[in-house]
Amino acid sequence: SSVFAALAQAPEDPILGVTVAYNKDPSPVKVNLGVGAYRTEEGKPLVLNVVRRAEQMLINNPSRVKEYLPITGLAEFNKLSAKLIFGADSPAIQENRVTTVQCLSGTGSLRVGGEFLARHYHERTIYIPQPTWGNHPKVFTLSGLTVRSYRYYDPATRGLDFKGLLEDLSSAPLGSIVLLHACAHNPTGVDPTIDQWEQIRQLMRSKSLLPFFDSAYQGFASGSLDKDAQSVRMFVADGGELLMAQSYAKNMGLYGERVGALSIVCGSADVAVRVESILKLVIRPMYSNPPLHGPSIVATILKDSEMFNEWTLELKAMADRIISMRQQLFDALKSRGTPGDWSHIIKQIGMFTFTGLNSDQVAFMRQEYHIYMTSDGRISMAGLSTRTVPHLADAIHAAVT
Ligand SMILES: Cc1ncc(COP(=O)(O)O)c(CNOCC(=O)O)c1O
Repeated sequence: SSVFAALAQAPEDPILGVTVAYNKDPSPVKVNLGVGAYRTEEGKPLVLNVVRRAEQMLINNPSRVKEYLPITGLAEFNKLSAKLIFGADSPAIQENRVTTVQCLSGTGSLRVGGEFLARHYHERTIYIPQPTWGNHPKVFTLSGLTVRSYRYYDPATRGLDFKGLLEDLSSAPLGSIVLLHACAHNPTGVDPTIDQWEQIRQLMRSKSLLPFFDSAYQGFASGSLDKDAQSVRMFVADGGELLMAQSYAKNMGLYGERVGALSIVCGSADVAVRVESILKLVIRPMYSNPPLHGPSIVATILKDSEMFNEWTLELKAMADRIISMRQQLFDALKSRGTPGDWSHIIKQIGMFTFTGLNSDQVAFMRQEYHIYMTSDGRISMAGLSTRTVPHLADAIHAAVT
């Protein structure tokens, strides 16, 4: 007998469960468009050359030890991460108003930020986009926050429901926390325009809504690190406060190294110092201190201008390959005369396309064509290649006719 005998089997994670099902499928034509992880034209995971070079340098460094990092992580990594997202010339950094702590990738950064806010911020409600990354509501609920949604996606236009977004944020209680995807919204691939971001910023500042940015795709969406940080930098430029979760999983391909950072831009330097001391109280009993290897790779690359430049070239190559997959899929559907307007495939940005296919069509494509994607109709464009685009186009064509 077991004291855990009463436990019922938990359901698979909606995103990671797709890969579990894909791995079980013996079909030679199966295609995994589920998890948001980059794959090469040959369908293989990619370790960036610059990452391999950085690791070689670390291994060859005889003075390198494996001591504990401080609770806040690798200081050099934290400084470089803040510079990457806020910009080297950021006034907030120059005025020492930014505190940054290394966390366990984007998820860990969101969780530490959520726990910090649940204990030390006066408003317990966080508004997240509808739809959003499937893990967001669970991370913030378990942090102790009350999760509510704001309208984001318009199924009719497969674009932004900007009117609904403004209405929902306008009716949020003063001081509410608002989760914002910095770029490449997951799962829709729909981002506000710069003008729309400016309207969102003005509205939020006028109601003292607290921005919590989530940046998991900086540089991956447009191919430009600075362009993909524009929304964040507009908010920092107005001198207001915000939280910022960064992940290096996608843009540096460090998925399993769990490398990320939480930054809090504060109103003054002495507040930033006190906020950091409180963040340490959140982290210490959670995982005590973060891993050493991943941030060492990132710091090695970001601090060396030649390696930084090589990284930007490899990053752009990944972004460009995804953009070419969008164009190829769009062209393939057009050449088949597939009914419907598929222009959202080339308008959306980042790793994912929100196809608009419903769960029945998704199930049909899995059964008949061995295409694996999340039941909300999201496909990871990174999982596609020139070889598999025709097979996907055939499956979509069959599913909608
Ligand atoms: C918006 C967003 N925030 C945060 C994260 C956190 O990622 P990580 O904790 O790996 O850095 C992710 C990673 N998504 O995972 C891939 C998928 O949706 O299939 C994300 O998309």
